[in-house]
Formats: sequence, C-alpha cells, structure tokens
Amino acid sequence: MVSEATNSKPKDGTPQRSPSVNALKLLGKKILHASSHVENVPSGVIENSRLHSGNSISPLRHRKTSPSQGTVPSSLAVNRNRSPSLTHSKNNTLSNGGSTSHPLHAIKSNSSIANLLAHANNPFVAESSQKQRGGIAVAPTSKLNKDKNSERKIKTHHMEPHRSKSFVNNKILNTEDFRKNDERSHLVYNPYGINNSRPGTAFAEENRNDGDNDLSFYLHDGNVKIRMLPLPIQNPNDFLPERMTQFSIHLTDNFVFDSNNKTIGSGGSSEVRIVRSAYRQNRVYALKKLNMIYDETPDKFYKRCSKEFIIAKHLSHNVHIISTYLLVKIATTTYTTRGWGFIMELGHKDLFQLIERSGWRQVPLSEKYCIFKQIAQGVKYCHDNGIAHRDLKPENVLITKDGICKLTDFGISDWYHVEPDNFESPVKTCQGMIGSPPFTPPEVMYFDAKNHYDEKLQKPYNPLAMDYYALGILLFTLINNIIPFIESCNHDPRFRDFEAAYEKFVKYSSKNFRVKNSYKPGPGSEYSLSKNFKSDLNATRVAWRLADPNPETRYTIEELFNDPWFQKIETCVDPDDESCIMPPPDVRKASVLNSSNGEIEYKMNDANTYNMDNESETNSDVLSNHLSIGSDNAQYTKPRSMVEIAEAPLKLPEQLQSKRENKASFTLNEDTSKHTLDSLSVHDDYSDASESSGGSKRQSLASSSSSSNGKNQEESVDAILEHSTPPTADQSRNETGLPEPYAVQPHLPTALLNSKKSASNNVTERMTDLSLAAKKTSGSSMITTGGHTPRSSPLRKRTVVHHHLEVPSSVVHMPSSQPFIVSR
Ligand SMILES: Nc1ncnc2c1ncn2[C@@H]1O[C@H](COP(=O)(O)OP(=O)(O)OP(=O)(O)O)[C@@H](O)[C@H]1O
Repeated sequence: MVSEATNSKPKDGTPQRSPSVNALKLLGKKILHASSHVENVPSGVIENSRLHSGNSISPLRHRKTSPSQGTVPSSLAVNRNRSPSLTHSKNNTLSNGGSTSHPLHAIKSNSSIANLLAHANNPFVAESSQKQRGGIAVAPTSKLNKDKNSERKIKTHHMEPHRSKSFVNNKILNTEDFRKNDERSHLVYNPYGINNSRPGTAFAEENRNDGDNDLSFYLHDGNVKIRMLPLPIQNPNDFLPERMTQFSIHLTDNFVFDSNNKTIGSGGSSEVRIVRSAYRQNRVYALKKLNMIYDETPDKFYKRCSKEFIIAKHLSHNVHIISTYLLVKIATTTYTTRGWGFIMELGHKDLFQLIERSGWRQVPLSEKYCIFKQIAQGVKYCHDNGIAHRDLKPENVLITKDGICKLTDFGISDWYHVEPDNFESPVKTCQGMIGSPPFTPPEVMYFDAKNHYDEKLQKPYNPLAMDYYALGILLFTLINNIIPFIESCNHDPRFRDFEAAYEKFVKYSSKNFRVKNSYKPGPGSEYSLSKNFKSDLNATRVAWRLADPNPETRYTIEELFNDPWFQKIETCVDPDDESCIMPPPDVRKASVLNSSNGEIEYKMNDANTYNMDNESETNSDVLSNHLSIGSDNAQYTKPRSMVEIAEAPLKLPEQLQSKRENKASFTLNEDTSKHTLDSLSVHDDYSDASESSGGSKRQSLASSSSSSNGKNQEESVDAILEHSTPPTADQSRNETGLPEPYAVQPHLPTALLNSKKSASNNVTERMTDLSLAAKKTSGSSMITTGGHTPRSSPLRKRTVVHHHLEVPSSVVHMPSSQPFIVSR
C-alpha cells in the first residue's frame, strides 16, 4: 500500500477566537451522537478498472457516515489542512474582538498548510537536495518511497512542540512519520487562518528553545516574527527534472515588479503580486511568492515548492489550467522578501470573488452551468494527466479577463498512480486530513482530529473521489450562492440534514438513483439544496450524484462527462482552443556570477530570438494597462470567507469594520549582520537591506454582500436558499443583452445606479480593449464543447457569450443595497 498518513490532535487553551471560530464551536456542541455501522475496508490501491468504472474503495457501500462517538487514539492524530474558505478572509485583517491589541490577519487555506508539509516530497530531488535528472515528469514509486523515508530521517527540530502566541485556536499536529520515530513532532496549526502579521507569511513562536540555528526569524512589530529562507537561496534547477531546466533562474533577469506593488491574492503559504515583462511592459504576469510555513525546514520548503511547480507546469497546456512558467529566485526588495516564486499567467479574479458578490444571485443558471463545466474540464485534464487536485474550491478557480475559468493552486495536488508515470498502475490511496472542509468529502473528514472520529472510520481513500465530491459542492455553491455546509461531516447539522435527505430520497423516491448510467431525475425543490435549480432535475441529479456522501456510489469524472445533461451544457470556451492558453513570457537573459572577478554578467538566450522593432509599445499602451491593473487590484478584496457568509450571510459586525480600518502597517527590518553571502550564489546577496512591507494596511472585512444595518441582516442560510435565482438567461436579459438586474434598478438611489453602470461599463470597455476580449453576441453563437472549432491564432478574437465577470457587487455599507440583493 502506498499511502500518506498524517495526524493531528487538538489542544485546548486558545487565546483568541474569530467570529467564525465561535460559530464553529457552537456547531461542534451539537454533535450528533449516532451509532456507527462501519465495515472494514481494506486499504491499499484501487485497480484502474474499478477506478474508471466509478468504484473506489471497496466495502463502503452501505456504511453510514455517522460515526460513533469516540476518542482518537493518540496514534491517529491527523495532519490537518484547513480551507481558505473555512478559515479566512483573504487579504483581510480581522479584529479579534478585543482580547488582544494585535491586528489579526486572516490568511487563506490554512487547512492546507500542515498538509503541505506532508507533501514536501519532490521526487526529483535526492535526499541531499542534489539535482536528480530523470527526464520524466513523475518519479517511480520506489523513488517516492525513498524520499519519504529519507524525510523521516531528517532531523525534526523544526517540529518540536511549541505553541505560537500569534495564532488563534492553536492546534498541535503530529505526523505519523515522526510518531513512528518516537519523536514529539508537533506543529502549530492555525485552523482559522488568523495571525497578527502580514499576509501569507509563516510565523513561528518567538521563544524557540529547540536548538534551531536557523537565523531566519526577524522580529518586527512587537513580538511577531517573519520567517525567511536562509542564505543562500537554492537554485531552482537543482530541484527540477531536466526537461524543466530553466535558462534564467532570477526574477529580475526578465521581469519587473508592477509599480502599484499590490498583493492581489494571498494564501496560507504565498502571496501573489503582479510583475511585468522587462521587455514588454504590457505583458503582465502573476508572481506567486512562496513563503515558508510554520516550522518547515528550508529543505522541505524547497521540495514542497518544487513539487507544486512541477505539477503546475506539467499541467500548463490546457485552456482550463492557469499556466505556470518559471520557478525563480527572488531577491529582497521593497516589494518582497527573498525566496522563491512562480511566474504564472495572471488571473483577473477568482471564483470566490464573483460568488460573494450580491449580483451573483441574478446570474442566469446557464452561465453558472458554463462555469461549472469549465471547471470540470480542468479537473478532467488534471486526472487525464495523472494528477489529483485535492483542493478544489472557488478560491482556486481563476477567471481570466476573457471570462475563462482556470484551475490553480496545486499545492496539495499529487500524482495519484502508484507509479506516477505508469497510468496503468493502480490508484494510490491516501490517508489523513487534507483539503478544505466544505469541499472535502466525509471519508476524508473522518481524519479530522478535532472531530475525534473512531479510528475504524478512517479508511484509505481515493484522491480522485475528493475531486468528484468537490465538484458537486462547487455546483451547489454556484447555484445556491453559498456553501451548503461548513464541514462535510456529521458534526455539521446541515451536512447531517443533507445526508439524511439523500438516504430518504434514494429509499423512498428513486431507488435506482445511484445506479450507474441510470440518469434518474434528481431531488426536486422539496429539498432545500435543490430549490434554486428551478426544477431542473437533471442538474440536481448531477449535483447530488457528485456530492454523494458515499464514495462508492459517487459520480466519477467519466460518469459526469457521460451524463446527458452535462454534455448539453453550452460553454463559451472551446476546450481545444489553444489561443486561450497564454504563451510563455520572454526569457532573454540570465545573470551569472563571474567567479574570477565576482561581477554579475548576463548570458543571452539564443533560443529566444526577438526583434526589437516589434517590441515597441506606446506609452499609452503601458499606461492604459497599468491603470487597468490598478483598478482591478482594488477589487481583489476577500472580505469574508464563504464560511463566514454561510454563518452570517448578511451580517457584518460593525466593531470589526472600524477596528480593521485602524490596522498598523508593518515594517520588516532584516538583520543584515546575520548573513554572509555565499560566493556560489549570484543573487543570494538578495539584499539584506531593510525593507518596508509596504503599506500592509489590512483590507476591510466588510463584504460586498454584507450590510451592517440592512433590514435583512439576520437572514439565515435557509432564507438565502429560499431566494430564487432567475430561471433562464433569456428571461433575465434585456434588449442590451445584459442580465436584467444590471440594467434597470428603479429602486436604487441614483448614485448607486450610476456607480453600478459605470462599473459595468468599465468592465466592458476593458474587455473589448483586449485582443482576446469577449464580444457581446447573441446566445445562438455559443460554442458547445461537443463540437470542434478551428484552431485559432492567438490574435483571433474569440466569441464569447457569457460575461462571467460582469457580476455587480452591492455597494458596501449602504442599506439601500439590500433590495438590490433580494431577487425579484
Ligand atoms: N495566477 C494568479 N493570478 C491572479 N490571482 C492569483 C493567481 N494565483 C493566485 N491568485 C490569487 O491568490 C490567491 C492565493 O493563491 P493560491 O491559492 O495559489 O495560494 P496558496 O498559498 O497555495 O493557497 P492555499 O492556502 O490554498 O494553499 C488565490 O485564491 C487567488 O485569489
């Protein structure tokens, strides 16, 4: 058996709690004490034939997912990963309600963090981090095992038990690896994504007495320390397979930071900024700056990040995957701290940012189905290429300026075959808690240590079935405008209701519902999760089959693509249209250190020929693009997580808002005396100059979908599910082609109307300015994914019918926005 086993155990004594934490605690008190009926499940691998026929782990067919109450044996603590959805408001700072003077910052996807550690095994890197050139994208199992074993031998002083004062609701994690070595290898875990420092940066406890000689902790802003990679920064090429070897490994060889210097997104282990080509300023890219997490060792950091890069790059040839181009070294500048980063295709928004908008409710079902299908196509591409994503959620779906949905964040993705490069080999099952709880299936949630499930319930699971389930929850979320449950486990009353409704539906209404190829209608509007599907029982079939709590009977991606309803969904993107795949950036020069005189010299890239005449760009090109980016940045606000919205859909605690406006800017001062430059490293004098973290004023938590004093501020999740979504695209469009709510708002104040119109116009103008910009057309010109359109050149204008980005946001803080939210 090849599996990944990680464990964690909760620990009491949390000093501060966010509103979401408190709500979750309340939920936790309502645990259902149900008896369990669980069959033994053999662990190990899943035969390919079974995998593709929709069966996953064998004898779970009739098991109940309600476990008996029990305690988690100490041997089964789980290495938890938490969702950005669950835990954070990206780019936001939360106030903790007064128990501390620290401004708190909510970061994304802390669920992922501990798991990231467990996945820091890059099969392309030998134990000593020396380059291992294999020439293939994936390594054989033996090598994977070898790496895992080697990691077990690594001294784990970074894993010594400690608790960080910086974290709210700390938990202690044990990894099974370290337990086996009889080491207490606790990690501090921040499940709710709140810390008191700058976004996306990992922190460690101030007083470390674990013998760690890593000098990469820097005191700033009182008692907060920022983790930095020790010098010298490693050469990315040493961690990549030969076919991915890069000519240039330094960011500044070929890119410049956008002068706006804004963080456009952040996650549990990264922050994302805009960079530009040094040669064509209008070519903009995303720089995902990777941060060390918690007590991660530099070695594990390099392995984890290079693994993510290899997977992301391996998948970078599809319309529905964000392209990842380069793994680069970054020097400390006023923009960022030294380390590694990915140069990636720039997304315009992520799906979370669209769904959280009040106007999302009015987006026609046909457009939501289009988005769903695009996501599914991205997932299928991953699976077809041997990768399970394992962290699908709206935050990890980016939408380009053309309205194309693309998957990103392969931080906890993995090759799912026992032999990664042998697609005939069985599926490698997993163990341990990973993913984001609202989107993580119940068989994985059994490993969530905080829920204290009986060990018997923790069976090896199929990583692909995680993605199937997440697709189902995504579809529910798209249609209902809110996540259906906070956690897919029976500690969540909403999930319990869903599970009970599922069983009831199958038992009394549709006995063959789960039978393969039966395509029975799904639950109707008498089921709350189905209401907003407007009696489209084929659509509810797909959502319910994908979100089947039982992995045995859950839809597979193949079944989804065979589903007649799914096949008929019209999308505005041809999955074979390579013009929608961003070409790689120019990489023309590479800096190298002249060992004789110590000076930096540049090598030119012969393979990258170019004509300077074609490079010219007008100032106005640059300016307009710059302005466009700048204005977009303003919208990269993640005010509330979906979980927070689910908990208090229209309620905004006023005190949080005012406190957030008073957040301090942090200044990071590096201690230059701690480092000596390594002569082998060209840019490893990644200047230890002092830097400012640059106006890290936290963004407001105030959600665009929230109103602090709106009439319906106590509106419940159930009430939200009751609201109707416009039934069809046609019915909701006026003569301009825009969905009705975008054009006529008679009940809104004039100022509000004007601001909405101009916002909408701006989007339209920006889109039509682009070479690949969407043109508004009639619905008849939709591209269906069943057909094939001719390959287009990168400059050909693509016909798009759905303007996925044109989702108006309610005006925050205005009570009058409330009527705008409620559908008519
Ligand atoms: N290429 C990109 N273009 C634009 N925005 C991006 C891009 N990549 C990421 N983002 C934004 O940054 C956020 C964080 O990115 P990402 O999920 O990759 O980080 P992460 O640290 O891996 O997160 P996690 O905590 O889930 O592991 C995304 O949700 C998105 O809003």
